[in-house]
Amino acid sequence: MEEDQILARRYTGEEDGESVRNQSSNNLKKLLRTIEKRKKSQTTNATKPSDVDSGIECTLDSKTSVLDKHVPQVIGGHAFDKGKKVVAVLPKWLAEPVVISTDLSCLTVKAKKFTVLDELLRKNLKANGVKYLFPVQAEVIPWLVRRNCSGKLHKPGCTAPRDLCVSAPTGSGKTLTYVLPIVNSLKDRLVPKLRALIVVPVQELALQVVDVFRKYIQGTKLRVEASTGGKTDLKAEQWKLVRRVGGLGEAYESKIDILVTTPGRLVEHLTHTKGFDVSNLKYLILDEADRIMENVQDDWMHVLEKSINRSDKNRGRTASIASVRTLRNRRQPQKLLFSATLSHDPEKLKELGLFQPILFTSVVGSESDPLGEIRSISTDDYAGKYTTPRELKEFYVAAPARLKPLVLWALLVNRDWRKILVFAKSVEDSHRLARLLNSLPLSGRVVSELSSKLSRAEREDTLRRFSDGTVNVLVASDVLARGMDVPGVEAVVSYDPPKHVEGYVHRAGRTGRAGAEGVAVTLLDPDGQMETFLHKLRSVNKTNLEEMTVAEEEYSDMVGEYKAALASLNNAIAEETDAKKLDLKRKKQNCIKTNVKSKKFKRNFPNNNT
Ligand SMILES: Nc1ncnc2c1ncn2[C@@H]1O[C@H](COP(=O)(O)OP(=O)(O)OP(=O)(O)O)[C@@H](O)[C@H]1O
Repeated sequence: MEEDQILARRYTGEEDGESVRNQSSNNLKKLLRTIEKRKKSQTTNATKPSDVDSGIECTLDSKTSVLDKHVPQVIGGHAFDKGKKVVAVLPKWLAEPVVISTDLSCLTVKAKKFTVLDELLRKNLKANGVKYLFPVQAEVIPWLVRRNCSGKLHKPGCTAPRDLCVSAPTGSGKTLTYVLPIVNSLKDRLVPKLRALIVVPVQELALQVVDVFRKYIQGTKLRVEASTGGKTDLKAEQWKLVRRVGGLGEAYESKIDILVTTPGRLVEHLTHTKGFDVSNLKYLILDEADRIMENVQDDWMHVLEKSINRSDKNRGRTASIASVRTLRNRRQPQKLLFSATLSHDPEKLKELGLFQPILFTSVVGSESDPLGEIRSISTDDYAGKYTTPRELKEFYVAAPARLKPLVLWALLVNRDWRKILVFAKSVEDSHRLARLLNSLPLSGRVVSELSSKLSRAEREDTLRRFSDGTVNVLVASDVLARGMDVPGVEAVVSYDPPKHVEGYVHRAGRTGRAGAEGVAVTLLDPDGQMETFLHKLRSVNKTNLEEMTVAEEEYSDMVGEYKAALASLNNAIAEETDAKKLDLKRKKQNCIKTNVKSKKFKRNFPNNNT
């Protein structure tokens, strides 16, 4: 019963019993009014010749049901009129968000006077050069720190903290928005226990977020680790997360307070790491939440929730006796969702089982509205729409497929950009493109590539060289598109347009971050691709892309050199493919030899266990 009540209260927005009753009685009244109206209109229509012509007798006494009254209209009546457009009705919490400004040029909340945070954190902000809070931080952090605020944000009678969704542009400072309140709340802990779990979609992002945490836990005893999977050994990671302690039976304790992880690796730890205890979790953060939600069907969230519940049972020895109380006291962590392209689809969000959620969002077209004077907004201003940073200038270039490499080359040499990120649609394409650009003169610019095919160490090294400016042009597949914060990127070029608008928003958002200027350019083939892509953007109200012209004169005298480079690229790629095939063959042969050896060994020494 208790459990039912708990579940029933999930995801109900601000609706309490009273408002639900009011709403249903209002709906009923509305329905009755509509029926009355119809009755009247049908009485009038009944005398019209069309009804008489249809040969169907139309008796409209008050006892006839609404359905019956509709029957005569089907034939020859007005029933074939176009129906009204269906308007989606969002739950109250999605329909009444707290609006966040996107203006980073005029900041008013001083970090040193932001007393919502402990002095230690204000010191750390200063040490990291943060003088003012960004709007998303100024708005969300007080709410998170105080947890049970007064007024609209407070849910009377609700003891557990409400879950939170934040939708704000790329580069607007969402990471610190959760890092600061977490550190603020955990800084005085006595013993290390895993209390905050941050789930991100890719390894690079996990390492980046850990770096941010490390800057802000200075002066505390908190410990943070990244757990990223990939080629990192699970054993090595387990050693960093938990330690076995003496005493009877198998007892473990956590070595860390905060863990930043990817969904896959999290499941591995939940299922294979002894002593990996999630029962003390206070915060569960989904950074790039819409991307993470794609994986919810892989059930990592389900595995996590099961582990939380299981460990709760294990913790309370009397769970079976006091099961009702255990259920009532069950502590699900507070869920905090962040993204620049957060889904407002109630069905998708429902999968996350949010508890009395609240939405903080920036809205499209609030350019001239200073914070606090935002005109009354409608769901059309944000639902299914994405805001991009104000400082980001967006362009597209009409480039026929066969000329694309030339157009890109011309863009790279003829514009003043020194730090450029180029996105291609696949790992193979980014490899080819990087090799091609490497063989062309680029006015001293150094080109490198970054893709999921490289080892973690190689990826880290490439990113570091791009960050410090040793590499000027980084060609990447979409691995870098989300969340990565490389300072000073002046331009992002999408060599191929991304499949989805969300992908575009994240790619473009690698520049124009934290109030800096940036340019995003998408190369589009006018033969079909251009119209389709621009149409996709228009469907989410993105109409601000301007055309950038790359005139033929800009590249006409580069054609000869380009053709020669292309020919040698094809040869080089063919050689590379041959070498890979050979390598694979050798590995297979080695594998077969080892298997044969071990079979022989087993035949000769059947009882040997080694
Ligand atoms: N208050 C601030 N003052 C100055 N710089 C800040 C402030 N807050 C964050 N930054 C910087 O802004 C940059 C972007 O922040 P962050 O990576 O958190 O953006 P984001 O909103 O998470 O972007 P994305 O959606 O792309 O992940 C970072 O380099 C960060 O250090």
